Amino acid sequence: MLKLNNVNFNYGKSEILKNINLELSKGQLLTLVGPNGSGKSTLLKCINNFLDINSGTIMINGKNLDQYKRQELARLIAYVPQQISSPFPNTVFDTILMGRKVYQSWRPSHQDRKLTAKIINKLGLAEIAFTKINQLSGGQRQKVYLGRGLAQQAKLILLDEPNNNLDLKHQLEIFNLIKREVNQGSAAVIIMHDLSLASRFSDKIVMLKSGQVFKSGRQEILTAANIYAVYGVKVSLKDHQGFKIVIPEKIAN
Ligand SMILES: Nc1ncnc2c1ncn2[C@@H]1O[C@H](COP(=O)(O)OP(=O)(O)OP(=O)(O)O)[C@@H](O)[C@H]1O
Repeated sequence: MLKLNNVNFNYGKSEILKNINLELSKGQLLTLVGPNGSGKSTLLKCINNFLDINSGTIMINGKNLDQYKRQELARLIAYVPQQISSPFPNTVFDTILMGRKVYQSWRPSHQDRKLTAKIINKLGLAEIAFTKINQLSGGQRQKVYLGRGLAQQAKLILLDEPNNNLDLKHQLEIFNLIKREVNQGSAAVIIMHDLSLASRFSDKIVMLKSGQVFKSGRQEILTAANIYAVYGVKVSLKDHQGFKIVIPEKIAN
């Protein structure tokens, strides 16, 4: 579904992404991890075609990104950034309905409204469906943006720290929801800082360090040595029901 080959990206003269190779199949959830500033969000923006790469290729379903029409890409990819600011805040319902815009010619159909209501229920947002999003807590807003992404019914879902601001229960809810979407035939690339959650939910993990892929693979790459090399933090790892729990112990001197 998604294949990156030797992708390089510069901001001006600064090399940000260097020779990134990555592959993701339908039905898989890939997590991007790495320290602050290692290039995770930049990589997601390149995949979403927000940023033009300097060299290499990004292919979706065997076709180069630049061979797609804008609207085709908008239907294929749902991108949920870390923060969305809107000078004219809409209600929760209208914000999620906006996700359907890629399919609308003039006005939202009955089907679009029905799907929006379904997503609102799934996300547990029914009670605040007609509240303006600037009156919501950070966590509630995070769920609304995820809802807007889900409303697109895209085949590739890109999420930049979707568990930001969410309490434990809502983090689990959100990841279970994303996992269900992926199991139903889409694929997701998710930026995450919580390595234990990454271990629990990912089919693939890509560890970035200074704009390069340091390691990629299944949760086996979450070793104390790799984590120390990437983050400069000593950790202990515990196996729990088939996934790993990462406990930070000490920062490198
Ligand atoms: N618009 C920009 N112009 C110039 N440099 C930028 C811009 N946006 C990001 N950068 C730089 O690119 C590098 C990678 O940033 P990026 O946001 O991709 O990192 P990240 O891994 O997502 O970080 P975080 O975990 O803190 O969100 C950083 O050095 C950052 O300063």
